[in-house]
Amino acid sequence: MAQVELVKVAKNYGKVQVLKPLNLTIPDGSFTVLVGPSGCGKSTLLRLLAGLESLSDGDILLDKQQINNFDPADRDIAMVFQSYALYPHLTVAENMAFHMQVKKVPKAEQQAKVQQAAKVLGIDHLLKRLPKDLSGGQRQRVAMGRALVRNPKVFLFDEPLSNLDAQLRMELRAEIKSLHQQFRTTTVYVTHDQIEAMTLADNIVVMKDGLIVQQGDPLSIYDKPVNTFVARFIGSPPMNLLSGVFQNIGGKAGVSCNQLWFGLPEKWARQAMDCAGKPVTLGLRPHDLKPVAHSEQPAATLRLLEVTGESSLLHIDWSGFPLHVQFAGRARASTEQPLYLEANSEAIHLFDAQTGERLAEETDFVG
Ligand SMILES: Nc1ncnc2c1ncn2[C@@H]1O[C@H](COP(=O)(O)OP(=O)(O)OP(=O)(O)O)[C@@H](O)[C@H]1O
Repeated sequence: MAQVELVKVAKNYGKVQVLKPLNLTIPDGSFTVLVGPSGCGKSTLLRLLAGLESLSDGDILLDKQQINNFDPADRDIAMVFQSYALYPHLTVAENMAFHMQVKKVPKAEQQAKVQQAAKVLGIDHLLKRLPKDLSGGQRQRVAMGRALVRNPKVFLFDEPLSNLDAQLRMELRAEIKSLHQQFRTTTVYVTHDQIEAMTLADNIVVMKDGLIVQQGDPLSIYDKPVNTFVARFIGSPPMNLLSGVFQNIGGKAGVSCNQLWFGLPEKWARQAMDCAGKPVTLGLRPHDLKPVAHSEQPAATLRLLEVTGESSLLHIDWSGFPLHVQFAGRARASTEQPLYLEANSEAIHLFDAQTGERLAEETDFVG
């Protein structure tokens, strides 16, 4: 078992508070991904776990044991860095065995572990090479191998794939996922990449300004972001946000945003009826808008079209709102023709116009 708990953990650099006191439980065997804008404190949190930085306040517990003052080497936590951090003068095998060497593990055991990990990672033919004679992807495999041979209680990954090209990133991402499925070692992973976060994590922690904004499984965060910040941050392209006003038309509850009017489904109806005239922020993911032959809503103007072959991304102006529309297949829209759109009203998100907090749906109160 390897559960990690951060209790009121804070970190300051001089007067700058990089992590505000925060609590976080990283469940045993989970694949936890930390995401958030640049500078929000993800790497700092990881480095505190690794013991590469000291805490300003609070406690870190590994399996209920306080490890605040343990040296990095004694924490049973292995870290993989974006920059690989391999020793240039040591061969692949020596790099992988380095920690075992320090710990005076018998030579035969070292070799067996290196062989085994190298096989798992498909680098067993590279063991005698120096890092300079490896590609970026191979170097990162060596760095992962070096962590793997330690058989640690926790793996930490700090943006391990961001120096690699798209193809390699996809390959190694799948390998990291399958390693986790095989060994179930508790993993904490920092990334900027949306797809990496959504596909690797069973637990996502969204951070902002040194605080945790939301934590949960990827799809529940995607489906129910707690505020407009998370709504825009999780999902790519980001959620469209339109400022509007609750307005009931013909006895039906809805939100009007400039010349547009969006009828609301049952789950919002009562609240919308009660709030008529109040401002609200309406959210729609790009794939919840689709082009249609005709609509009662005013037409949108296409600004830019990006077609990848599998999908189309439309940059549009709809009643003064710059929005994204995305769908599978190839768009035939042109910038000259009016573009009619339909919103999937079941997929509408509503947020408080002032605070940006998600409004509770009626179903949130059930049970
Ligand atoms: N040694 C340091 N001294 C002073 N400030 C630091 C130090 N290390 C980090 N910081 C600051 O702490 C903040 C958080 O940095 P951190 O690297 O944890 O962010 P991050 O979320 O990982 O960002 P990125 O995604 O850009 O890597 C940043 O504002 C950074 O400038």
